[in-house]
Amino acid sequence: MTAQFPMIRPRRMRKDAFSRRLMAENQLTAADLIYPVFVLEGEKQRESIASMPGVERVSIDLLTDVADELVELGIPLIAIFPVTPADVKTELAEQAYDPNGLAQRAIRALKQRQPELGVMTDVALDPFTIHGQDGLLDETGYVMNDETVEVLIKQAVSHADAGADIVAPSDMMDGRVGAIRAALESDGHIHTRIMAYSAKYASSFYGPFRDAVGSSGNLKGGNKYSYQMDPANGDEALREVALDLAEGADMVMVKPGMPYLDIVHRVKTEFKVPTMVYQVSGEYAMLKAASQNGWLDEKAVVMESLLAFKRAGADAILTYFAVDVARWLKQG
Ligand SMILES: NCc1[nH]cc(CCC(=O)O)c1CC(=O)O
Ligand SMILES: [Mg+2]
Repeated sequence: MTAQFPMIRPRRMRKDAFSRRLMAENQLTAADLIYPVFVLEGEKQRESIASMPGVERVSIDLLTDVADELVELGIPLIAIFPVTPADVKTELAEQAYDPNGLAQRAIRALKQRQPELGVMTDVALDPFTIHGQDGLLDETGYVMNDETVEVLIKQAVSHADAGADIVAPSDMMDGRVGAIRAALESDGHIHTRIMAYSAKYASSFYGPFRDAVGSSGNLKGGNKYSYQMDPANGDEALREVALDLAEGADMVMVKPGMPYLDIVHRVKTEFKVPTMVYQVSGEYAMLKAASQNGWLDEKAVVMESLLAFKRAGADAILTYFAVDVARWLKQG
């Protein structure tokens, strides 16, 4: 005999705040947050981004103030994205591995200011190529895999040399995780973690990010379909994750976030490894625009979206809302 209504009333547990809190299966904390920041050349530079209201690009001196705030709020990790001036972009992306490049200087400044704040870097060539693609092009405009990986290795090692705690290849070249891991090991960087953007989709939700780093106007070919994944696919994501783990990734990532919760869940269920998710620029823009119009309650929808990532299985979330969220969590 199975119990039924009226003995069974699921609403009993939902009636009061204490019992709702008691049975909550998931919880969001500041330790779940990773804050992406766009970094500018110069001093005391602060620029807003039209398609990401509330997000600013900042120069390194102001970036270190951000680091203080993150530590104060209990956010474990900052992810930096250099905004490369157009005049240093090249076909071969040499700036990507310049020991005195913007990213490398930012890493050193951050580690000096706040040694306990984790610093993560993006490993991909799009901020440094004239054409805005993540790798080197052949004469037909195809992004060459193996030649690109050679440059990514140099970029990742230069980040580790500068003190990066985590390098995050976001380029989707084949074999890059293994190649970067081998280079880090042979250079003595045995503690440098790799967060692989393993299931990175060719998404139109990256539009505002490309505005932020100034790579949208110059994106030759207009898309990244020959290396980022087709949104139609799920099994392919599991294969990419399996490969990156076999090649030495410490953590994997699914990107974008909200439209890909099924992928987050499948990855976590299948592999049981640290699984990160990126609430990307277009997701930020949607939530922000609707909130600014008074159509959505910003705090409520942002908190709900992040809790949903936790429920799907994410261990941490890259989000442009990280600082706001940590403040809200602190207020209780
Ligand atoms: N390879 C660069 C990179 N790293 C993170 C993002 C997107 C992040 C966002 O939209 O917030 C991108 C853009 C892209 O692949 O075109
Ligand atoms: Mg891959």
